[in-house]
Amino acid sequence: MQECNVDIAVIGAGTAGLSAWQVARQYHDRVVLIEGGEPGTTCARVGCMPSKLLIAAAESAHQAHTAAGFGIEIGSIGVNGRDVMERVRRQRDAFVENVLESMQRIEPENRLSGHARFEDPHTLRIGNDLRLHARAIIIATGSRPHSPKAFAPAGDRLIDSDAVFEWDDLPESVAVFGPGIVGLELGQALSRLGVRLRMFGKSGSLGPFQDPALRDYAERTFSDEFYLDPAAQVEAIERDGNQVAITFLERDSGHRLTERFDYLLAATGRRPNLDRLDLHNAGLALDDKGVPYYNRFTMQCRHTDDENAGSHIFIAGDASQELPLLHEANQQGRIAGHNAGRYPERRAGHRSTPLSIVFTEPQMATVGLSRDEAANRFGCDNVAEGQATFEDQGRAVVMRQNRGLMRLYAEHGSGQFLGAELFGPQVEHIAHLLAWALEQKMGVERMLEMPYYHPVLEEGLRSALRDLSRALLQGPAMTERCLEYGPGG
Ligand SMILES: Cc1cc2nc3c(=O)[nH]c(=O)nc-3n(C[C@H](O)[C@H](O)[C@H](O)COP(=O)(O)OP(=O)(O)OC[C@H]3O[C@@H](n4cnc5c(N)ncnc54)[C@H](O)[C@@H]3O)c2cc1C
Ligand SMILES: NC(=O)c1ccc[n+]([C@@H]2O[C@H](COP(=O)([O-])OP(=O)(O)OC[C@H]3O[C@@H](n4cnc5c(N)ncnc54)[C@H](O)[C@@H]3O)[C@@H](O)[C@H]2O)c1
Repeated sequence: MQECNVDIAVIGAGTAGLSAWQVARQYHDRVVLIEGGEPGTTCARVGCMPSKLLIAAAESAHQAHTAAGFGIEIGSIGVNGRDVMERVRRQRDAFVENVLESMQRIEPENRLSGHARFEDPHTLRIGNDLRLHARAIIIATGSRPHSPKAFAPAGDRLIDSDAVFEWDDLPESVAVFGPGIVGLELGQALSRLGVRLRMFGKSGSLGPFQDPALRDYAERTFSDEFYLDPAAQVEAIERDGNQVAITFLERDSGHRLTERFDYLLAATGRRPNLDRLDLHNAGLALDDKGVPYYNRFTMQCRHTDDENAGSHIFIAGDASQELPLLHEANQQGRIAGHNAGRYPERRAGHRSTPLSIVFTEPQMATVGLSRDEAANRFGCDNVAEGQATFEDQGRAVVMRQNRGLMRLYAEHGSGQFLGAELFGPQVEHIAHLLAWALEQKMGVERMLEMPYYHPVLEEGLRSALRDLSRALLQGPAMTERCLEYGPGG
């Protein structure tokens, strides 16, 4: 067994691990990055990037199919599944290659391949041949798809999101289980590319929305496009030849149907890769799901023996299960990298405003506090709500994308903006404006003083802010939008 002493060990070469490594390396020479699976990051290989490539192809098909609404005749439209998947994989490989090239710049002695697990709080076993002693350790092991045991009868027709991006061709049909973020993004894209699709949920939840008004609006909108039952009654999942047969009660009719699909796509959530780390040897306090307790501003884990004592072990990215998003993995990785580098000294890092965007069409986004979080923090009576739809919003009408709703929350008295849930065309941009406003701790009145061009989708935001200002008793309701702001403003 080879033994080796290093300053810092980073477990996992994903987005969190790479950013942690880069920062920690500024403090010490021996900072090793350990990757036990396929290098290239979840984001580039099987996450953000390939999913957006598939969605981009679907948007293109959708635009062609709906061009007649503008008086544009396109004739017959074909989707060549092989070409679609070939582009997804080719561009995906290019993104992965970029990551691998960056990793080549890490000194070879600071790069290790092999699965890491704890032997004691300072010792990691890498594969079978190497024992590594580290002064500080960063856990950045990411997450993996999780599916319930009930799906097992589907056999090799049961797939997860990772497998979708390996397809050579588009299948004829897919049953998507889980109308969460992955399920909605991939499900809508597949449907727009001509795949026969049904989407089944369990608890009634839909994507990231917590505000019932947004959830219901989104449910109605997606249901116009593909079969969606967020609280489905599925009675049986069976293998039938090369297909999977699903017996369920049809949403509106209540009829019992058995339908066959090429695949069952499980999009039922992800679990942190913590279960094969032998964390019981790491001396950490763990919650009931086996995730270490940690301080979200230092990313420092807690010792078992003293609840208040910080350990030399830090955590970052999906492994922490806090907000499994790319920019969070990056930010958490940087904070963990700095504090592992400085250990035992620590500093609180900046955690930015929560921001999540789902690349469906219409897009879904959440910013800052949800309605319930705001009510819990400030009390129900102290939270004002404002809203606006995109149905008659000028620019959205122009683009034939006039579906959606925005709901904004603010604190009575101070007029402080607190958070929002958005469903509408390209709300990724409005979501950023709102997140930046929250970072600046802006009040609703100040947000209304910002410039609004015409005709843009952001004018819809102004309408929602005006409604919020009215609810805060800070300003009058908007009654004559055209007179005040111009047509469609
Ligand atoms: C389909 C899909 C679409 C997504 N789209 C978006 C999006 O549009 N925007 C967004 O912000 N986020 C998106 N995400 C989420 C985003 O991809 C993740 O939050 C992010 O990639 C997590 O990075 P990470 O560094 O924590 O984990 P990873 O990139 O998964 O890195 C963890 C690494 O640790 C390695 N590892 C695990 N255990 C060990 C061990 N014991 N020893 C050694 N190595 C180990 C793994 O092999 C892996 O390489 C998407 C996710 C999915 C699945
Ligand atoms: N655009 C983005 O930023 C983006 C895109 C994809 C993924 N992600 C990240 O990945 C994470 C994981 O996404 P996800 O969609 O896998 O998880 P999720 O938690 O968002 O959704 C899981 C869904 O599956 C449902 N479900 C659970 N068990 C079920 C069952 N037995 N049958 C039917 N439905 C069931 C849940 O009710 C929920 O709606 C997200 O939280 C997000 O942070 C982000």
